[in-house]
Amino acid sequence: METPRSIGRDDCVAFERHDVRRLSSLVPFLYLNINYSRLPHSQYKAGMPPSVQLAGISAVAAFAVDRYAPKYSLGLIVTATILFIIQVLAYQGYLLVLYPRFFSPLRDLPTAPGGKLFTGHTKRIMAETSGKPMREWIETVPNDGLIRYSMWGQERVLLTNPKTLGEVLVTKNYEFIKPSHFRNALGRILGIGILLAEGDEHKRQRKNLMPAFSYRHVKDLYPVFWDKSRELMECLSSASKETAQPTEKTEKASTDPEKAAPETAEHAPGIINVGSWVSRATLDIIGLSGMGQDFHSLQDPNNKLNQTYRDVFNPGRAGRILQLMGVFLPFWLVRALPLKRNKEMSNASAYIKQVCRDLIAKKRMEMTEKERTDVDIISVALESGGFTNEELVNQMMTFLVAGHETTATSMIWALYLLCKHPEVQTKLREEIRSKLPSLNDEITAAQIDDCQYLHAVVHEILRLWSPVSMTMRIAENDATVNGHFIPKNTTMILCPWAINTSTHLWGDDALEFKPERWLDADGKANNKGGAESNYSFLTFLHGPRSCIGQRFAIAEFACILAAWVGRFESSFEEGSPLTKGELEIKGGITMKPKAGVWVKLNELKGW
Ligand code: HEM
Repeated sequence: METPRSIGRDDCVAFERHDVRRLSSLVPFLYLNINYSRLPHSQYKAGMPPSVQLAGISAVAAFAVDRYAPKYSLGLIVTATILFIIQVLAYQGYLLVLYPRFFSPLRDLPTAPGGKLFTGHTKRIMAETSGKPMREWIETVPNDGLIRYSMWGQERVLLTNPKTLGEVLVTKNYEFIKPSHFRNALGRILGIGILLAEGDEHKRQRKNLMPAFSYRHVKDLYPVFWDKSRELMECLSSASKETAQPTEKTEKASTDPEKAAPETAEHAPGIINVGSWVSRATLDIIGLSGMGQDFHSLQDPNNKLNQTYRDVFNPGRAGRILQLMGVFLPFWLVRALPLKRNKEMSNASAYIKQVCRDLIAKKRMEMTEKERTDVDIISVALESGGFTNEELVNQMMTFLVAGHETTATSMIWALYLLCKHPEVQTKLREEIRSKLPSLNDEITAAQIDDCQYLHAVVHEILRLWSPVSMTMRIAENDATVNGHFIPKNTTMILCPWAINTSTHLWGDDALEFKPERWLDADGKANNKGGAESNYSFLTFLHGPRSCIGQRFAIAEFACILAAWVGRFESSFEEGSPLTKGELEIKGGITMKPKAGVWVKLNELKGW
């Protein structure tokens, strides 16, 4: 799911590290002031921020000293300040050192090794790819479904097995909600659509949207996916024949962030940056099949709608700093800051919302005139009658965010894996060319779904490199998970990357790329990949808050991949570090190879 690139992974982990370093020196004081509302119940129960309480105590104590022991007083203000600083330090010591060791109700849970006295596991989490430490802890720390670690003194609970995942995601789903800073920051842009709604409001929205995402409807969208895939292949065909690539200067000047991939690398003529192209194709697809509006970003990346979209959802450095501030400061304050970026965000979001509003008004009018409107998701939701126009605008914005970068990221990993495993690419091509009509023909859902090996490859890519590597929930009230007491406000970590590649769940070959695990002995595709539990595959989560677009995403991914592999033979650009197995990963809500995946395409005839 795309969100402004940086919200919501492991708190600030998703922010660029230099942003975090710059602001982290403020953490202890901001933490006291702001984070009190996120402290577990047992740590902090009163309604007033600790800093206000401490300031109050300091003032009263300074007054008392001044009045009754004047020889110890340095004047009211200085005495109060000194007392305040002493109390703040003592309180920090309690929060960071004493509480997790001696008072926390979570102290009996198995704890990840290597935590530091004051910062816990922060340093390691900041230094490594998101999800990597969790992967190691799941493998090595003996546990019964929960592992504790901490960041800046705030305890986290990592869910590690089907039993605890089942409780948090399914049976007790509504007891664990999304973090408020995530809802505030995204809600400002999206409105409260299905991604951000909670409780009964979420149930209502989900119920009304389900029909639009059912297979009965998604199957009508395959031709839309296929047409855009064909258009992408035509663009790739031209681009791969180009004699000159954009220079570094023009790439940096571009507002398309995907284009700015490697800052220093130069690429030979005709070498393709997979991320840049698939990001545009999936944006067009979600525009068309989500709301019946083609963004035309494949053909014309500079058009206003596409540019505005990129401005909102790829906030750049200034935007990232604002988002980081939103983790520590009250949201109303961050939003009210008279900054250029704040204004730009509001204007850009207002523009896209207006486009959505106009589209909905047009669709409503068309609906009164004819029986069935278009096949896009919003038209189906409109027909359900369950949403007002403004609610539909929120849903549209949500689909744009949730349904664009995720699928694009899957395609980047697909090309990475297929270039690494040319034998899989060849086998997949044989199936595609034998089972599907040519790229220029129309396609049906049944034809794509009948490609068993395609199904296996798609699922194996999604397993090994889950685009959303990590997400989180907050205990809304005191709760229990697998019999353990979980205090209110505890952060629960869900890490699809770690679960999807756990040897406990997938066996010793968990880290290997083996599409065959998704095929039964008779060659028919299966849905468990050989794992015992459904919860072993966490790419779309599970339960009432699982990805509602799962079917849509898999179908879209299968169409683009089939078109690409059927038409082109792809290999890593010569000399790329990827050819030597050197893979650096860039963080964000979706995780990708840092320098992008640049490939050489060989266009194949006869299909
Ligand atoms: C490979 C592609 C995709 C992946 C890996 C993916 C993954 C996810 C994940 C992990 C979540 C849960 C996030 C959380 O609760 O923390 C989610 C939620 C969601 N996704 Fe996707 N997604 C993909 C594509 C799509 C597409 C194409 C759409 C829409 C057309 C979509 C719409 C949504 C929505 C609306 C939610 C919120 C559901 C709810 O809270 O009830 N996703 N997705």
